[in-house]
Amino acid sequence: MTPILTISHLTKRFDGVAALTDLSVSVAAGERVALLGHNGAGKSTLMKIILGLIPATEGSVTVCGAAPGSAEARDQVAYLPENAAFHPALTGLEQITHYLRLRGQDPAVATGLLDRVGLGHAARRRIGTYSKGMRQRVGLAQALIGRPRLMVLDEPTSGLDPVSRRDFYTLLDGMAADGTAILLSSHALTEVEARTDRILILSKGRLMATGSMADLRRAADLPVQMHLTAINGYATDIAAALPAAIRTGADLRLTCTQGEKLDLLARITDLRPKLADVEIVPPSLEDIYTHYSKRDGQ
Ligand SMILES: Nc1ncnc2c1ncn2[C@@H]1O[C@H](COP(=O)(O)OP(=O)(O)OP(=O)(O)O)[C@@H](O)[C@H]1O
Repeated sequence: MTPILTISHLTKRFDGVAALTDLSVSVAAGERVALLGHNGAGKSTLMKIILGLIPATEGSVTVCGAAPGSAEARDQVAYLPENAAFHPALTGLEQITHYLRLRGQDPAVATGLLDRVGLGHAARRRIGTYSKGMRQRVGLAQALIGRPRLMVLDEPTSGLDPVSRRDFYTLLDGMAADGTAILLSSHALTEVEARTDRILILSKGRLMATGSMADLRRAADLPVQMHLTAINGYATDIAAALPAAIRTGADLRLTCTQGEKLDLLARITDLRPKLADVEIVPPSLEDIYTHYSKRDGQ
């Protein structure tokens, strides 16, 4: 399958200082990709290059086979900035109608777009009266214009409440299912862990890791934790059978490598009559992110 976005050996320097160095990555149709990185890692710079707002210093980027910023690429790409600003005196309907006209599209589809982002009920209210979550939805309605094949979203859920975040990702899931490629930056690790297919970790402009959560977990090879709860009166027996465990009352905690996990589980299974519960806690995306950032001295 031809990727929607292809980035090959991309380097960007500002006055001799590298913001991105030798970055190569591609995003396929229907893929939801999260871009993670500390402040100044190069996320916005990468987005600006993809959108054609600033040129690359070296390397190449193509959007649906076209150069970023070209008329063909602009037709296929939608962008949602972190804090989308709209005219407070316009209603949601007027704002989206205006954008449709600017894009040469039928203004009559505005109502359908606002319905799709859950703003149908407030379409005729002034944007100045909208909450932050509602304004983000206007931004998303704007980004849906023209059925883009690539959506670039800069921290799209910052400042949204948990329900609005969930609704937002549900909408993105629907778009991805229809074949739109999604590239979003975020500092909210837990939510991207659950709602994206692939994660890119940038550090000081370099790509430190890429893959699904499972790929990154395997590659980072971080320890797994096991939390055991003893049946009343058996904690001492379990602690004796598992000397590496740290005991607090009836609770015991163990840490092992990925390679030791199955053997340790077999030993825990032998203790079944004395155990009330066992929980296996794999490394979170936050652990993985910290691991890759530390490797780069962050
Ligand atoms: N126009 C510019 N001129 C000079 N340096 C710049 C310019 N734009 C970005 N930089 C530098 O490039 C590096 C990457 O910045 P960028 O804004 O892409 O980071 P980011 O990952 O988006 O950070 P944040 O999470 O804070 O938004 C930083 O060191 C920044 O200071």
